[in-house]
Amino acid sequence: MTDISMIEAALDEVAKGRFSAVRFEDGRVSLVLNVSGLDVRDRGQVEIGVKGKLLALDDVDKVDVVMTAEKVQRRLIAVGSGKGGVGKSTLSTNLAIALHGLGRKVGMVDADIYGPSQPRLLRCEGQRPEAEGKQLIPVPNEYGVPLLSMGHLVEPGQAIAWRGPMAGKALDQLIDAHWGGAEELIVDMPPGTGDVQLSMMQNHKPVGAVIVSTPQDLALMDATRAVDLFNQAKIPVIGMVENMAGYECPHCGEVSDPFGAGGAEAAAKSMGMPFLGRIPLDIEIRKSSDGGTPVALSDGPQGQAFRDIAKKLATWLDEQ
Ligand SMILES: Nc1ncnc2c1ncn2[C@@H]1O[C@H](COP(=O)(O)OP(=O)(O)OP(=O)(O)O)[C@@H](O)[C@H]1O
Repeated sequence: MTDISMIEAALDEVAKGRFSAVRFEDGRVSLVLNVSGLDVRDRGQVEIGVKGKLLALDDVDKVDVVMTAEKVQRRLIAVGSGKGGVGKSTLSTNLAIALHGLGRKVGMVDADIYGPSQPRLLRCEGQRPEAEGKQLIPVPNEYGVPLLSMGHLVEPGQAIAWRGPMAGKALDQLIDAHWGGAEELIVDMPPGTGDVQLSMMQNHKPVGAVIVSTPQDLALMDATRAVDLFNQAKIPVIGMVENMAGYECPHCGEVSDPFGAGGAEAAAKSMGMPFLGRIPLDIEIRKSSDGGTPVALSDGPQGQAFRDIAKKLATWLDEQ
């Protein structure tokens, strides 16, 4: 005859540490399943596992499962730049992967309406998010950084020429999605300082922003505008990253500075904000990004540069 201890032993095999309030009466088992931190798919899997296991026991005819989940406190970190092409998406991907490597639960929102590139960078191009009710379910990938991208809402290669309110609504949909256990969302912002950026900040209040710039004056002027925008929205700027600094010639090893050097550090200092680090201009970074194998995973100095910045970001987040 099946009894409650046999039921609990069976539950231990498929849902250890997640079940409580187990009752067994007239062939009917009822229990509470804590599914905190699991995404919709995994929740379904655990429920199927529990029901299958219990219904295989003698005398069990019916299983009622009540699922509960603690609400995850999710924090948004915006990665912004004043202008396009300075490496905002590259930085976002590598930071997310490096944060994941530090054991954090990170998701990625690709809010770049003009050129969503995260599906390629995180090597999950061509996959479409499923939906649960009205909420999208982020696309999983081999890097453990679930992703929702503006690119998921349109056909690949189609230019996105949405007007502000429409883009804003699409972005809300990406952020208010079924993020499961992700506790931190990196938001790869659209370049520039327009309405879409402002309404995102007002509606979703990121905990902080990382600004990326190349070292030359023009890019820095644009970066200053991005900083102003975050200041206006009262979003703390976590710090500035200088990208595409210092090119080391692969033949002779000489370091040259096509876009100048140190500009972002000086700009950060003059604006009284932390400087988070410098990423070299390096063909490996471009190639690995294009190939969907972000450099943050590799041991070399390029990967280390991203990991060092991710550590500073993690420290900042832990101090909040
Ligand atoms: N440090 C670097 N060294 C070499 N190439 C880089 C570096 N950073 C970025 N790139 C390359 O520069 C191009 C632009 O980078 P990325 O797409 O990250 O910029 P972005 O600021 O997100 O641009 P946009 O917002 O306009 O899409 C990409 O081809 C990327 O691989």
